Amino acid sequence: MNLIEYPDRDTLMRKTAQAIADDLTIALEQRDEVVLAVPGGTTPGPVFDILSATTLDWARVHVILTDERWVPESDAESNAALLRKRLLIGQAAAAKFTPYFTEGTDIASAAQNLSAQLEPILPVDVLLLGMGADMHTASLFPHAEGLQAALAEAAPMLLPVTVEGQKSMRFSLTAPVLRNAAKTHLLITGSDKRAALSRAASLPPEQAPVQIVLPNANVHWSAS
Ligand SMILES: O=C(O)[C@H](O)[C@@H](O)[C@H](O)[C@H](O)COP(=O)(O)O
Repeated sequence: MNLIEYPDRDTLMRKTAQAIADDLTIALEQRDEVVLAVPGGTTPGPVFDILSATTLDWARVHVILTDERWVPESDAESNAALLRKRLLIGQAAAAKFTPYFTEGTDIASAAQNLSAQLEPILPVDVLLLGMGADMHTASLFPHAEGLQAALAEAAPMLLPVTVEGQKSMRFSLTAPVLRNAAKTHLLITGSDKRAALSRAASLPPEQAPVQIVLPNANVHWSAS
């Protein structure tokens, strides 16, 4: 794990976006199409804003979500809606994007169909993840229904996860996909998440799913 601490949030977001852009540029020199996997949540928006204004051969970048809340894009919880608003605009509007939620399709069938459709594009070239103070990442939450299947070595690319207390089901990239990303960036802020990161290092993935990616992760952190 490579932990980088920044003096403030603006620097954190700028430097994280730059690291992702640099990794994408290198990947684009090596492959015709590259895969960028990004999370939702409240933290990565400023990174998306910067990336969307960054000059890259975005037409050769396939953007996918690390996870989704199982809601239509009209719902405030939708990660796909977040990307369309903050990332897939400006320069990055040329990127290819595959949303996950499909109206009228049950989540288990969607997981099977999208795994079959998207597995050929793997591995993920550049992975951006967030983390909760409970040490979840993507939608792999400790003790969640579906977590064990998502942690399995033979897990398909995408699986549904049910998180106790959350109104919508979750849809997540699984451990093998996250672990096998070529470049991984974990974006976290605040003292609670910094403490959780330290705890995660000594816990098994069942209790700290973020443990899946820590060995290969560049962790970008600021206190604010
Ligand atoms: O759908 C999501 O919410 C994200 O993909 C999720 O994994 C997020 O990265 C963490 O929950 C941290 O969320 P915050 O950035 O809001 O703290």
